[in-house]
Amino acid sequence: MNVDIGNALASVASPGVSRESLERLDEQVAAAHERIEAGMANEEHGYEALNLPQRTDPDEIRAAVEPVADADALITVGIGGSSLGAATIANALESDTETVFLDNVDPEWVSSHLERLPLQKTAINVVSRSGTTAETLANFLVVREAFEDAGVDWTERTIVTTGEAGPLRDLANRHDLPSLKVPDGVPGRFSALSAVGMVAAAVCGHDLEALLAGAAAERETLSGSLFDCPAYAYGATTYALDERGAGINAVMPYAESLETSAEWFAQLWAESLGKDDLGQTPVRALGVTDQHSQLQLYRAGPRDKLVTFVTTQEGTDRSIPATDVEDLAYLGDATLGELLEAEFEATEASLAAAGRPNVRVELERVDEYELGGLLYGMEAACVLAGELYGVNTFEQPAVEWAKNATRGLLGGGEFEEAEAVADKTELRIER
Ligand SMILES: O=P(O)(O)OC[C@H]1O[C@](O)(CO)[C@@H](O)[C@@H]1O
Repeated sequence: MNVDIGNALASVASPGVSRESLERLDEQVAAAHERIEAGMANEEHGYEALNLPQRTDPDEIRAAVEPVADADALITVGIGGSSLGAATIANALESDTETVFLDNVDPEWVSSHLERLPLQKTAINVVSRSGTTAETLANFLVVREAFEDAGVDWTERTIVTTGEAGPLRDLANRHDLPSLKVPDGVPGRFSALSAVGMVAAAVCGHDLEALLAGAAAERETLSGSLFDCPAYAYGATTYALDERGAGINAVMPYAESLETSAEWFAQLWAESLGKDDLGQTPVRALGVTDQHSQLQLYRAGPRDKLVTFVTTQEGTDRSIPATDVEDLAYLGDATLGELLEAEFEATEASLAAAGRPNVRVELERVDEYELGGLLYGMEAACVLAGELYGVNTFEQPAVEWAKNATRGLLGGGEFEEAEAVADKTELRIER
């Protein structure tokens, strides 16, 4: 990926960061890079994620999915990092295989998919590092029951990706299911370039080697200066802007195929950096759609936001038919791609003209190689930002409270968090 931070400079935007400030910050980037390199060399928890391009084995993944390679549809049962990386890849690339990501326990939504899909030609990809995530286990039990009710042997259609031990590992062993291991030392939100994110890609027939090659190329750009490394330039600039008041980062891909990548980024950024009362709030947006939705706030609301545009240089196009509608005749000489590009450039300039900081993240096109580079680049940007914030990038203790409360509410044990639920302060305004 390439990055253009020009519209985040203090000469353009407020908040903005001066070139001089970035040069001073580059000293911290150099120190952070040394820490990152050491963490990678020592295969330390979290930093190990940046070793995945050479750790992940595509042949092992393809061998595991071989029994269901003919699937017309794939249900991935997982949540957070155990779903969003796989969904980002699958939703970005064309495939004949329909993919469904059950990462919520909305009963109507889950049931609608199970009633609609051809279960006899559907594979199940259940993913959970811990093997104890309530939503994933609940959904897996529901999916398994639906297969049994349909007379389909789920054991012949299921792949498991999980940790060394735990309920899912036991299930895979008990039923001799094809299984893969969630790599040690890689938090879920950093695991897209492992079996966690790539089983779905393999079932869909995507080029795993190209995904990893794009990531490996991004790994090669990691250096001791933000001025030589797009990922570090992005991580350092977002950190500097947050320090200067841009506490919100709206990620706005100008491609429908990249919409899920903004959701993946939101977990990566929020769960890694939201600690010690620090962290920048990721917002999912989409171009051109949100020009008719959130752009008003981005351009004229509080000066507390950075907009991250994700753009592509090339892709398939489609002409706009000529029209005799006078005010719209200009459209008839253009293509949809030219309209999308013009709208992006206009929106980028609109924010710059209003002094609102924005950054471009540029991909050549949406393919496996470029996607691998985006995933890896944003992960490296996040690791660098975590070093600059001085937070524990790779843990997520704040998510445990609600999990304990949930278990307590469902009779899964005695949890004081569940008691607190009953103490809710109420001020109800009823219709
Ligand atoms: O892979 P698991 O263990 O099911 O965890 C799923 C997700 O839940 C979290 O642990 C947060 O609860 C995420 O960090 C993780 O990606």
